[in-house]
Amino acid sequence: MEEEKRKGLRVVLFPLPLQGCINPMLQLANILHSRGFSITVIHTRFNAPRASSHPLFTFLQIQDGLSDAEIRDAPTSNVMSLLAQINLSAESPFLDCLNKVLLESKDSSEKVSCLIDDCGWLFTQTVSESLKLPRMVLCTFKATFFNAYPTLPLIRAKGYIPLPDSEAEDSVPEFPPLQKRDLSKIFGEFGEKLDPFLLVVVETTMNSSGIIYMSCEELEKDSLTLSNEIFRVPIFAIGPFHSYFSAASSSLFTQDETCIPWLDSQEDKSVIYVSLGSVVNITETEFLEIACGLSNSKQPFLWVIRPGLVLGAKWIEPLSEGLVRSLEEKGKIVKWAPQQEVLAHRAVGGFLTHNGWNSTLESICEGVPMICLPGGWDQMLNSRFVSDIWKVGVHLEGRIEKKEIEKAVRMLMVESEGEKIRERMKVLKDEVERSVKHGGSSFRSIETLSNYLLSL
Ligand SMILES: Cc1cn([C@H]2C[C@H](O)[C@@H](COP(=O)(O)OP(=O)(O)O[C@H]3O[C@H](CO)[C@@H](O)[C@H](O)[C@H]3O)O2)c(=O)[nH]c1=O
Ligand SMILES: C[C@@H](CO)CCNc1ncnc2nc[nH]c12
Repeated sequence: MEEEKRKGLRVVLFPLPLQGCINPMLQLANILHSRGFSITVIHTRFNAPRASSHPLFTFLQIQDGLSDAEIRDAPTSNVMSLLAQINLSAESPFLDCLNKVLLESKDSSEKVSCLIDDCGWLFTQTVSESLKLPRMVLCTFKATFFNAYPTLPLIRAKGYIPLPDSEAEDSVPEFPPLQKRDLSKIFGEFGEKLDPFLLVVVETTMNSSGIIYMSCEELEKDSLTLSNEIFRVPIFAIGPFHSYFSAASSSLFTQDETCIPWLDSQEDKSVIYVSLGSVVNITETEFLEIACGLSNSKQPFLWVIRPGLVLGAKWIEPLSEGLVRSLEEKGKIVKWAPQQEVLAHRAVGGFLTHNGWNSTLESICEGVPMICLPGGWDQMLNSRFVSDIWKVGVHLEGRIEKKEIEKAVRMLMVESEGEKIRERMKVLKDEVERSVKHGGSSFRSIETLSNYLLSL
């Protein structure tokens, strides 16, 4: 009966054009499709998802206002400026496109149930209200971070920056378990310019029909309850669904599949996987420190160096020939990895990560302990949870120095101190796994969400 009713019901999805936002949106698409919903994905030209990898969905492209040159330079641009710019120019193309979808649905027997879009879009609530279409918000951050949106401007204005050394490790009273030293990196160079954006996101989310999180009660029950109190809309935590619908199918770049046979030749839990996600940049000096640290650790490593990662360099040319040779003795360097497959491989025993929310979840799902090297924004908070709350990783505390990296790798992978961390990760993995199994918290949320979408 329920399945019958869902036939003829379409959901329109609109991801923010970042790899870390496209993956969870397409996972949601798969979940809803498996429940009988038809899917239309509206997307910008910039970072357009590959339609051919998802033959069951309809893809519609809109203009985003970026020039060819801006798209070419995107890997080294500040992500916040880029998003702010797209938010200015994509509104009217989006309105036109969504309007067309609705007109077409009137001519067919298929009703459009709602729009589901990323919490980083600023204009979608206004657009959907003008078209009388309910809107749901997909938050691709940990709920604890999104809950702080209303207070972030106040925290910054309180002036914890600049910060005396003696207070660096104090926790931020309004925002535990964040430490005061994390704050300057959250805001980055954008600083107070972010305030108006945060305000719009909070207001429009409060006017929406609900929030969907790629998270689960096992990871943050209290934050999810709090989220409902703060935004006063229904909350659905439906993740992490990585083991059912892999993020690999929504990859924007070609995955280097030679990673897998290379991992096959390594011993169990011996390899440290190193990746800083799709938007973080590092300086040449930091790059060389990481290279030497990995080399000196004597552990085998698989290192994703995406073109544009190192500021001022095309790819790995800052490494001397000699260093490349010594790196290749123990390690493998690729431009883009099949990350989930890598984390699931028996040879991988640790993940040096920037703690983007997707990477953090994928690591937990595969039970891989972490070394935290957050670059900014929500990563500062995710890394505190990993190291201080769940205690399933070690925090580098921003010390991108070869000695520190070597020490952290050996501590996590070889020494007895790492044993406790590995044990706790096993427990956390099992708990989180239960959430998406039949009867688990996320499994039940998906059921509630499907019924809710039918009622809109
Ligand atoms: C570098 C690399 C990445 N990936 C995949 C793994 C993840 O699913 C995805 C990256 O997502 P994240 O780990 O969240 O990281 P990132 O791209 O930085 O994501 C952005 O969006 C995230 C969600 O809003 C935020 O939590 C991050 O702070 C933000 O920077 O790309 C691969 O499959 N292969 C790769 O080689
Ligand atoms: C300037 C505002 C406009 O909504 C973007 C902040 N949003 C974000 N900023 C940085 N990294 C992100 N990863 C996903 N969303 C992100």
